[in-house]
Amino acid sequence: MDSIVVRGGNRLSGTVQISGAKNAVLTLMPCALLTDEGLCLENLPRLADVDNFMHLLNQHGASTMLEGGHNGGGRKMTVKAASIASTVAPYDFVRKMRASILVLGPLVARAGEATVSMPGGCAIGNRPIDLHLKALEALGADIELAAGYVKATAPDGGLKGGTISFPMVSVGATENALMAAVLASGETVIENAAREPEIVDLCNCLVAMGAEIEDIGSDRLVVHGTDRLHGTTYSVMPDRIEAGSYACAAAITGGELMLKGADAHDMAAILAGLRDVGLGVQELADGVKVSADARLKPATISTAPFPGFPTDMQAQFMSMLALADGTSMLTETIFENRYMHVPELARMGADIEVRGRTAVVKGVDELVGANVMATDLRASMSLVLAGLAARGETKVLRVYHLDRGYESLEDKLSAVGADIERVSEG
Ligand SMILES: CC(=O)N[C@H]1[C@@H](OP(=O)(O)OP(=O)(O)OC[C@H]2O[C@@H](n3ccc(=O)[nH]c3=O)[C@H](O)[C@@H]2O)O[C@H](CO)[C@@H](O)[C@@H]1O
Ligand SMILES: C=C(OP(=O)(O)O)C(=O)O
Repeated sequence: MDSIVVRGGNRLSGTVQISGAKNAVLTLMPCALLTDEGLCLENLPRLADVDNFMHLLNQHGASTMLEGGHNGGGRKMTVKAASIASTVAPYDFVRKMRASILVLGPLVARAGEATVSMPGGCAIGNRPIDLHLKALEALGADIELAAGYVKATAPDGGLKGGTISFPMVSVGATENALMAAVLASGETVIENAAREPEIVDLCNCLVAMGAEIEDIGSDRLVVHGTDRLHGTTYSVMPDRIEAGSYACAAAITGGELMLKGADAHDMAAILAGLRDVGLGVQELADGVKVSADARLKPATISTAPFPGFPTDMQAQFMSMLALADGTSMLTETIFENRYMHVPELARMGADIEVRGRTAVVKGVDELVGANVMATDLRASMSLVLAGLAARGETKVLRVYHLDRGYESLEDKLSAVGADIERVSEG
């Protein structure tokens, strides 16, 4: 199994090209199931999750064609689901990638039924799907749970528009609701919808496929269902979490990076957090430039649905604040267990105490390299970041988590001066 070895202490400087967003592409790919025409996704990131989703779509009967070179910008995929060969998303796919649940809405809308393995919990928390199911029920679907699978069946004549009122903000449930509602008959109102930029990307792609959605970007979406959607070509938005992660890399090494292609508009809460810790942030037409020239300042940050501070940046900020000049408070409100990186950072010399949902991070003067292991994607990135600043060598094990969400991580970091390599062991 591969690991990433980082020898810390190098100041990073240069340009990092930001890839297409993982959390957008994984909701754009299932849109292909909504039409018998081809959906071409440009700016496709090179990620293990994209490959896994491609295999899942193949399994449902879609053909997929990949084109283009190494860096996201030139890579694209055309998915064509001329017909649906299978409406079952088996356990083996879902266990590798939670986003598989996003085939539920499109399959039941297009084929009248879908049987999807229940995703279950994962390292960051419980992650139930009750809101996804309630949303489909509101459109008339009948839901059955059996043997670890959820089966959704549309009534005769297909799904019917309805009112979906979410008791809490859910990104995934809003995505499934949208993808089901676009092919339902009549009007659907989604209240308390998630407003994440990836939801806006999904809406824009659906509109490009012929869907009618009002008030995109708001927490109340109105969808006018249509009988048929068509193919289109759509470019995946830049990854705001990847960009934020590289900004933390600049901060933690006292460096300066141009995050080319990053969209400052989608990153307001992340950029505010970076400015709070003392990073210089310039919002430019072609990206965001960040520079650190003094010791980082402590901060108080709480995760929240968009436009709040994203849970997917909490672990990376924690590594940065572990070296700040004072005590920071980080509160995780989305997932109950998203602190798996804390004991690993402690092994590198960080002083962090978790009190309920809040981590109290006392800045230390230095971190020291160690062998570390993470159980999820952003936690893994937080350990790479800590390794970039630590004295000596850090070995991050279980690299497959990073490969799910960061395209060419070690290439991008070495190109801006990091001493980092991937090593394969048996
Ligand atoms: C609001 C939010 O920040 N969502 C994050 C969540 O999206 P993801 O779509 O995975 O999760 P949700 O947005 O659905 O979850 C938000 C909250 O709602 C709860 N919930 C969700 C669905 C459901 O049916 N029942 C239920 O109770 C979850 O346990 C969680 O506490 O993780 C992704 C991966 O880290 C992030 O990119 C998203 O930004
Ligand atoms: C946890 C994440 O993703 P996933 O929901 O795919 O596990 C993430 O993007 O940080």
